[in-house]
Amino acid sequence: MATRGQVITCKAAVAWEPNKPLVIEDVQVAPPQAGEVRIQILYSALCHTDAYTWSGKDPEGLFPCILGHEAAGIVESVGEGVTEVQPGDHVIPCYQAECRECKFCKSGKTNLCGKVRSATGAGVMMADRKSRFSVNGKSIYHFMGTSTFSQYTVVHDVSVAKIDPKAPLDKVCLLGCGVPTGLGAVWNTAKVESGSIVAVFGLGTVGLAVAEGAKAAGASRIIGIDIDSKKFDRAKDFGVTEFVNPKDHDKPIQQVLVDQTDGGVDYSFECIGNVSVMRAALECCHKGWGTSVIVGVAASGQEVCTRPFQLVTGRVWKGTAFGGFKSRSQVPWLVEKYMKKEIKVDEYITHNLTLAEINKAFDLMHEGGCLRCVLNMHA
Ligand SMILES: NC(=O)C1=CN([C@@H]2O[C@H](COP(=O)(O)OP(=O)(O)OC[C@H]3O[C@@H](n4cnc5c(N)ncnc54)[C@H](O)[C@@H]3O)[C@@H](O)[C@H]2O)C=CC1
Ligand SMILES: N[C@@H](CCC(=O)N[C@@H](CSC=O)C(=O)NCC(=O)O)C(=O)O
Ligand SMILES: [Zn+2]
Ligand SMILES: [Zn+2]
Repeated sequence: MATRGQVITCKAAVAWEPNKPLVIEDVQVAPPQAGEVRIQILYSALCHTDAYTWSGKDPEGLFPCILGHEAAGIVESVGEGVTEVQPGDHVIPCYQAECRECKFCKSGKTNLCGKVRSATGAGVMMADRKSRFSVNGKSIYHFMGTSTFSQYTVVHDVSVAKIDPKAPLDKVCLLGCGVPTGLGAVWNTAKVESGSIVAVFGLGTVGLAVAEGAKAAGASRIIGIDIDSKKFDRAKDFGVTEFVNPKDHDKPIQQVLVDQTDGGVDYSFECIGNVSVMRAALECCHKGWGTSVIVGVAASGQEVCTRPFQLVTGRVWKGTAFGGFKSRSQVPWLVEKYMKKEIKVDEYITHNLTLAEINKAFDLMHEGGCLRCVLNMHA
C-alpha cells in the first residue's frame, strides 16, 4: 500500500481544551511501530464517555487529545511482529484490550487486561510512551487507546478485533462500546436468570441494551426508570415492560420499587453515571440476594455510599467494564450474532452525520431523542 511506512496527513477532530468545540484539523499520523496497527476509521459513533472526558470531569482526561472509541474500519498497515491482522482486514478497535498473556487475561476472572492499560491511560503508545498523532509538530494525546475521531488511528495489536468483512461497518461500529456493555452487564456480570425481576436505571443506549439482554435472558419483568418519560415508548421495543419516572413519586425511588416488587428486584443496573442513583439501584434490590451492577461512569471526585447493612443483608454491589466481554475474542462473536439477527444494532442508531459535523453530533447527544449518532468519517 502506498501509505505504508509513511506519515499520513488526514482529518481528525481535536479536543484542544475541555468543553471547547472540537476542531477539525489536518493531523499527522505516524506509521505503526512494533506491535501496533494503523487503521483507516470509516465510521465512528459517539458515546457518553467521550462527552464525559471532553467535559473535563475525567481524572484521566488529557488535552489536547483525539476522542472516540466506538468505531469500525480497515487495517491500513501493521508494525513489526503483528500477526493477527493484516492490511485490508475489517476491524473494530477495542478500548478494553485482550493480550491473552497477562495476569488479568489468564485469570479467567475478568475481561480487564493489564498489558497496555498504563499507556492508554497516559494517552501514549507502549513502545516509546509517545503519541503517534501531531498537528504541525505539536503532539496530541491518544484517548482510551482508540482515538477514533480521526480518519486514521494507531492502536496496539492487543486492542483490535478482526471481524467478518461482510458486516456493515456503519452499523457494527456500535459493537465497540455501548451495546456490548449493556448486553454483557446482564449476561456476563450479573448472569441474570430466567424469571428474574430487573430494574434498569437510565434508558439511553446502554440501558436499552441491558433491557435487550434481560429480555433474551428470560427476565419476567423489566422495569425502566428514567426522568424523561418520553423514553418509555422506545424502551418497550427493547424489552422494558414497565416504566417508573422518579419525578412522579414523593417517596425515594428505591422505596417505590421495593413496594412494586414484593421486597425488591433481583437485579438492577445503573446506566447513568449518577452516584445517588447508584445508591438507589443497590437499595431497590431484594434482601438476601439482589445484585446491583454499576455501569455508568461518574465524574472525578464522586463517591458511592450506602449503609453497610445493605450488604450485610445479602445485597451484592458490582461494576462492569465493556460488559465483561473479552474484546478480541468476543467482539467478532457479537458481530456474528448481529449478522444472524440475534441482537439489535441498527435500532440504536438514531442519527447519521459526518466528521465535519461532530460538534452538532455532541449537541444531539444531549437531547433526549438521540441514542447513537454514527459519523461517516470520509464523507
Ligand atoms: N462501564 C462501561 O463499560 C461503560 C459505561 N458507559 C457509561 O454508561 C452511562 C450511560 O451511557 P448512555 O446510555 O450512552 O447514556 P445516555 O445519556 O444516553 O443515557 C442516560 C439516561 O439516563 C437518564 N437519566 C439521567 N439522569 C437520571 C436520573 N437521575 N434518574 C433516572 N434517569 C436518569 C437520561 O434521561 C438518559 O435517558 C454513561 O455514564 C456512560 O459513560 C458507557 C459505555 C461503557
Ligand atoms: N477514566 C475514567 C474511567 C472511564 C471508564 O470507566 N471507562 C470504562 C469504559 S466507559 C466506555 O464508554 C472502562 O472500561 N473502564 C475500565 C478501564 O480500564 O478503563 C475515570 O478514571 O474515571
Ligand atoms: Zn463508550
Ligand atoms: Zn492481558
